[in-house]
Amino acid sequence: METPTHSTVHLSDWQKSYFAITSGTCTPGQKADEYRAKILHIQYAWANSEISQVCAANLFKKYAEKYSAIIDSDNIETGLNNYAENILTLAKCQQNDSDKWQSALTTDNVLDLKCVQERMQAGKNFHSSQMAPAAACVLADKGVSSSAAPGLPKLSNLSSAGETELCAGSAKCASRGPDLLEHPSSSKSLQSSVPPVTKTPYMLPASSASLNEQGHTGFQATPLFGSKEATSSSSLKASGNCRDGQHLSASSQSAVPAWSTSSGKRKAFYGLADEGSTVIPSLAACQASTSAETSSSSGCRNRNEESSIPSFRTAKEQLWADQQKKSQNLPQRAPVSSHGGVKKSLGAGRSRGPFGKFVPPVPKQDGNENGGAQSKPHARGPTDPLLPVDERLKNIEPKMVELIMHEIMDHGPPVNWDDIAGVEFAKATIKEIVVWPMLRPDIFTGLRGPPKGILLFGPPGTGKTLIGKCIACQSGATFFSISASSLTSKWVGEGEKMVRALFAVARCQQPAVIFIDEIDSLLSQRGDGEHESSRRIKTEFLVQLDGATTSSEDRILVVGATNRPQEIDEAARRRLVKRLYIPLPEASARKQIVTRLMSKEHCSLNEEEIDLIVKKSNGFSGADMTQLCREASLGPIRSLQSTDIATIMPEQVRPIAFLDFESAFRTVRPSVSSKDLELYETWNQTFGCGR
Ligand SMILES: Nc1ncnc2c1ncn2[C@@H]1O[C@H](COP(=O)(O)OP(=O)(O)OP(=O)(O)O)[C@@H](O)[C@H]1O
Repeated sequence: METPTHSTVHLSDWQKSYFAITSGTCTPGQKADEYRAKILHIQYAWANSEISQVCAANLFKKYAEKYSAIIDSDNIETGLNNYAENILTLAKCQQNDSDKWQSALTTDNVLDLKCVQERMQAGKNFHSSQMAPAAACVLADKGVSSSAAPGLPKLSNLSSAGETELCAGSAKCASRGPDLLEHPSSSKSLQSSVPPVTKTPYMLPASSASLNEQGHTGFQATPLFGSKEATSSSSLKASGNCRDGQHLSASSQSAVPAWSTSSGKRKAFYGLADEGSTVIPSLAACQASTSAETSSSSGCRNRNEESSIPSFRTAKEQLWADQQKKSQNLPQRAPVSSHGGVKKSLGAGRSRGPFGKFVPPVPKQDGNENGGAQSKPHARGPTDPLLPVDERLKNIEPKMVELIMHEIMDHGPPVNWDDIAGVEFAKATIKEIVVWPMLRPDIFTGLRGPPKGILLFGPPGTGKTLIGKCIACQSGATFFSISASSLTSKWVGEGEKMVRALFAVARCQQPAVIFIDEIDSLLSQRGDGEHESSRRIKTEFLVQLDGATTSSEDRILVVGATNRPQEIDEAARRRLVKRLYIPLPEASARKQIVTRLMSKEHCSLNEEEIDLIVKKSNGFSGADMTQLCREASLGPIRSLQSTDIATIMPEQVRPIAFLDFESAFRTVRPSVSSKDLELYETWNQTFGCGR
């Protein structure tokens, strides 16, 4: 078959299609298709050294802009009702006032969103009403229309059998294809969520179902390189048309375009996003081809080359793979980076992998501290009888282990010492007596051994929880965080078992930090009125704490936090050997909090104004300071007219100014009374370990 010279032969096609786009007769969908085809064509031309990189970049930019102008437009006449905005709005709505908020909007669930489904359906309806049946047949297979491939072989170049099958394939996927492929906005979402399919006009892209499926499963199901199963019966047999970058499988299973000789270059063209591809190279079509044409064989010739191309990995998979690599290189637990190091948490610390379900702690094997599950990303769940279970978990209900994993493991970002303003003495003490010993148990032996329990006490909102988490992050320990009151109320009747399970799991996950907030409610002085179940929980806790204390090999630290240290009974107090007062932040710490928070915002405060804010906020806790800044940050929004809020660009919102803080001071008050402060001071002088 004759190979057209792309840059010359079809120049007129390019011009024709350009005229069609600009003539105003095309629907937005057709325009988008044309632009997309042009982008692909530019890519192809560059990959084949027909145009220079600069030229390709310029053209690419130009058409990418035109393309996105259509798909981003909400105008039903000229745009394609992109749903992205709605998704963003949705995502924003989920944002609560926690600065640790992370969007629940993931690529896995975005397509399940109702509004997305509705939008895609609306887009599909709109398109089918706009398109002529013949065009629909072609467009349904996306990116490949006779006009959409200017300068490149048209569909008419295919064998008639191929054409028939193409249309059959189109019809087959028309019902679902538009969801992801027909609707440009959805293809945009795919591009952001799934690395772009390296579509050249020669290829038929994967069907939406296959893309979608691949996006969820890590794309591992595609048979590779000439496997006969790679092409289903519905595949287009591209006999005589197999060329570089050409694959005509319409199989919803694999739909895998082959890489061209310039695949490496093409990857570079897509930059980051195309490291590997959503689609796995398949040369099945080439194998099927009996053509002796050079162009055809060139596609097959590259099989070996292509087999060295790494198959696509999602970011999640890549991250997991990197972690695996790292952990393989490390003889011991990963040391701590300046940013909190490896955030370990129950389950997560066992590297479940991107697909795996929860993997319970398992015995260490061959000195591999991470346990056997580390190397088993697909290991079975805790209830699996085949899974080796740590002796220490033998009597623990698997359900409890799962509960600990879901309810007690910490999901937040790592915490650095710099994230905690002030409390220098407590920080220094903790580093010395806890973090270093946990990092270097070989040096901190005997008398230097770390305490097994410490108590952080002080007014609410002063950073006790932050410190607990920071200890875990900085010492590379697994962090378990639980509120004592939830032990007594949430797991009614099960609190005692929960305590036992928690310590058992922590022992399997050493080093571990068990942070118990409101520890006073667990360890309050025993009284006649004490509920039987509370008594049992407390007893169990003390037994476990003693267990952790007496076993010299265990590297478990219990960090208790309380606002009511005076309520902790003597026996418990004795076990929490280091009792550190975490006071209200001093002026310098308050300044640090304001400066840090405002540095992330558009703000016009000068040094003097910050000093004034610090002065006015005397008596504020760290949490109060955060709340003050939050309140002030709303000032610029409140000064807008409500009508403007809908339309204003983010950069048009005025910076946060001192007057916003003045208003904020009217509503945010210190949450700690001076009477309470006196109590803390007194208790600190009596039982505290501070200076
Ligand atoms: N020292 C601090 N430095 C920076 N931010 C702080 C500090 N203290 C408190 N904050 C802010 O207040 C929030 C609450 O802090 P945290 O939960 O650690 O306080 P807490 O002492 O554990 O409170 P509670 O006793 O009520 O549990 C933090 O997320 C942080 O935003």
